[in-house]
Amino acid sequence: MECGCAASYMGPSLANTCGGGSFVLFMTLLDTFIRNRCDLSEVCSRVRPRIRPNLEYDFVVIGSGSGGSVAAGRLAEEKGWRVLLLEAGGEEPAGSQVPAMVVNYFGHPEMDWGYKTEPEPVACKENDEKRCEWIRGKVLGGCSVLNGMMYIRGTQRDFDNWAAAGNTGWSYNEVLPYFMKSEDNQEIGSLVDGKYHGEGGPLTTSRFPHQPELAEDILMAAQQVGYEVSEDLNGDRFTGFAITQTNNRNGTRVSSARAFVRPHRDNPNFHVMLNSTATKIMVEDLGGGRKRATGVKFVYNNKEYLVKVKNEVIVAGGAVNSPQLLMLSGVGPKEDLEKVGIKQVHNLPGVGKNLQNHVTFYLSFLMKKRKNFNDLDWANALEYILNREGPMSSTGMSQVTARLNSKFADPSGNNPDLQLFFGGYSANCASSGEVKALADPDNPTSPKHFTISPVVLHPKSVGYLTLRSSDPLDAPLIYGNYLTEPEDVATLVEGIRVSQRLAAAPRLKAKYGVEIDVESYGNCAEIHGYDTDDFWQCAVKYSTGPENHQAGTCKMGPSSDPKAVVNPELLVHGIDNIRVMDASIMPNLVSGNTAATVMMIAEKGVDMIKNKWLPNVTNRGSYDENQINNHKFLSKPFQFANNKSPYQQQQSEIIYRTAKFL
Ligand SMILES: Cc1cc2nc3c(=O)[nH]c(=O)nc-3n(C[C@H](O)[C@H](O)[C@H](O)COP(=O)(O)OP(=O)(O)OC[C@H]3O[C@@H](n4cnc5c(N)ncnc54)[C@H](O)[C@@H]3O)c2cc1C
Repeated sequence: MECGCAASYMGPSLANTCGGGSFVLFMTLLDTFIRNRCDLSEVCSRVRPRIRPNLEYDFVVIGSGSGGSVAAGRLAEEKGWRVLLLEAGGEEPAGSQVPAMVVNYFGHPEMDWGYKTEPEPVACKENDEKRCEWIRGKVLGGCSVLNGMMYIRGTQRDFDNWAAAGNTGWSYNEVLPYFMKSEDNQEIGSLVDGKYHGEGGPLTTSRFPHQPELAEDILMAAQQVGYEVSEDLNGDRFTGFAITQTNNRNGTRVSSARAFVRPHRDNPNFHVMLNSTATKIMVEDLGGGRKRATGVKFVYNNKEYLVKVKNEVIVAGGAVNSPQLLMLSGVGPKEDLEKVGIKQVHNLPGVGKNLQNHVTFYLSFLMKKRKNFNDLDWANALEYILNREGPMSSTGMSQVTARLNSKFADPSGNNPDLQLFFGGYSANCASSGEVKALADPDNPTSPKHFTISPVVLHPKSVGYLTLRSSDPLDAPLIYGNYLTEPEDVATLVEGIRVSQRLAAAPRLKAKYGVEIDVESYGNCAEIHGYDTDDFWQCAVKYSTGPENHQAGTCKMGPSSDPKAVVNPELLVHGIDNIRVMDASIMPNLVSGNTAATVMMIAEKGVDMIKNKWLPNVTNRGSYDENQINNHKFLSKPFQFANNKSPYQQQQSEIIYRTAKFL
């Protein structure tokens, strides 16, 4: 590597991410090229992780996903603050910087928590034991390293509803400045209006450099069947079809870690510990009804550490791990803690409840007039490596979306209840790299296909999660409860009808010969007859698509709300200095993908921290490096359940997925 710095381990290679076998040689070569492009892998500007923490920090941030990266980076801006960021996973690989490789690391044991729900009462019937599968990033950057990069905010109505529920300060007009604060939007004045977008922030937003021809044709087809096309679903109107803005800079992924954490790598007061899993927040009873966090325990390299916290702990482990960590720390519903033998420190019945997630269904369409050529070959690999252009610089059809009002939506038109996602034209795997190689050589006449997935934006079905055991490294028990409310099933079926109407538009019929790929979904066709509403109701329960937008498990709300976990300042009710800043605080899921909203939450959260603490830090001295060698805390071996580390436990379950990534 000739980047002018020593190369450190940058996470797993692309070599085996296409299922091994004949793919390995081409994918290994491609990975080598990508790693050696210094501007792409950013090898010299990666964080320098610590191998030991200091004794005490002013702030400890737990988790470096969309929320935690923003929180840590913004706190690190204050040079006098000693900040520790703990992340359970490792560095993000060079390969995941390439937009087209978005699906390659799904299920990878080094990068994905690989959660599964408990057997579902109604949904995911085709899966083993009816468990829905969840992709969740376990890597510096969290889900922003695995996600589809779409930059979509919630609607005005979403945030005004949050405020109306007693969350003072969270109306649309009050949160808009925090969305804009993050942004370095590349399209102001051309495609979007500066009234709604920011410039000069850490997070680049722009369209991908490349769109497949079909993307433009979908927009044309949408107009043919009566929908509007929008340049900006985050502007003054929230509905319509669009090619979305994404978090990409010149055709490379901008994860939240890349945008917010890496720029502070040279700040001596900012420490990052990778492969470090927080296991408990120590909470002290101050008497008089007041409690405060005094430290954080975590496991690194099979040893347990405890660091003291002077000011605040910021929990940002995501919608699964944040409630889990609170419960492990004795903060949660009494009966749930008792069941696994954890002593309650503070009663909060809402922890782990209110689990919300969008739900979808994947419809596959054949393009009878298009041959099924592979989308990745040497020619477009070269185009990408040299110029950051071509199919590898985008996620293919996934950059197209629509936010729509179904016939069940609020008649005001201001609260869209459906989103459409698309899939296909993904340049993510090849075995030979040969140009015009067939994607499926065993079926040379099979046509190319794409997917449309309608998404229910305001699901009524709500789940919950709770501890499986008192072992902090055990996955929690997750009850998704997808589609348990009939209204969700009806909206999803309506979404299927919208998708069918779109696919039948003259533009798609004439140019591509689009036809639905007929499937029977278990015995649904046999029982109900193909394409009846009953058939689709059966199909969505059989082949359910749990989205990747889990939220709500540490719900924000006023103290009058018995289910609220944090107050509108994001402080855990009843504890002076633990804030939560991730998807778990959403009282209600927003109408769209969730990453932009999570980053906004953390921007606003850190602003509240700065308002509270900044006057006290002006004379603080800098970090004492000598303390590092005097660490006398619990650096004792940690006993993993079954004597296996989480990495070893997951290795037997590598699942590579292909379509489910928005
Ligand atoms: C496959 C996929 C595609 C998606 N596509 C899009 C999209 O295109 N656009 C969009 O807006 N949204 C998308 N999303 C959703 C979006 O990425 C998430 O909602 C968002 O990133 C969640 O941010 P978070 O901070 O809440 O949690 P996460 O990003 O999950 O971050 C949590 C972090 O905390 C770490 N952690 C957890 N527990 C501990 C612990 N005990 N100690 C230390 N560290 C811990 C985790 O390893 C992780 O890095 C997608 C998500 C997925 C999974």
